[in-house]
Amino acid sequence: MDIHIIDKTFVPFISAAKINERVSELAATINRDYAGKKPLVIGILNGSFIFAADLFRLLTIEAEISFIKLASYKGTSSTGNVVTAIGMEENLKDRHVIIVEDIIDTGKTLHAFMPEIMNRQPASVKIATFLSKPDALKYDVKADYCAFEIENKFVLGYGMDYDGLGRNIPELYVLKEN
Ligand SMILES: O=P(O)(O)OC[C@H]1O[C@H](OP(=O)(O)OP(=O)(O)O)[C@H](O)[C@@H]1O
Ligand code: HPA
Repeated sequence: MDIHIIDKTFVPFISAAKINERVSELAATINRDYAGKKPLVIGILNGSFIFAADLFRLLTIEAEISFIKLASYKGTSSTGNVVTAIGMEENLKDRHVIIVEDIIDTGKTLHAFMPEIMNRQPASVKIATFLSKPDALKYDVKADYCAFEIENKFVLGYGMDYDGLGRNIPELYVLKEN
């Protein structure tokens, strides 16, 4: 069934069952890759909170989780590309860090944020993202774990919003083309 939010219509794209299947596969891989390493999972708010929770719940290894919110640099002046992490209290030194995102679109967010992580001298850093849009990528950012690579279309649900709405939809929807 289509979903209408404000002025836009969204159509079903990826089912909850398919999402669950892929998130389970990623979790199984991470369980293998990080056994004995006690990784620190860092979710980037807001969009990642659903994916991070689902993925983390499926980790059977010893692991910690924390969330950070990046002070928005989008929509500020073109020079204003300073990223301030709110909530980065953890000591990352010598930790195995897994950054969790809902989506890598242009790559701008992670490109700006990764230096802040590297400055804290973690033992390793990998990126897990629910979605990536290879055709939209403008920055040199590559996910190590990605549930779905999708076309360059606006999506909604599973944590992702349109104007603040739709994050609670359990499946993924895509903007309907006219
Ligand atoms: O690769 P990019 O082009 O940077 O786009 C991806 C980012 O955009 C969204 O965040 P947004 O800033 O919309 O905040 P939100 O997570 O609170 O929705 C999403 O959660 C990613 O963090
Ligand atoms: O396609 C998208 N949908 C919702 N939020 C987003 N943030 C970056 N890309 C998207």
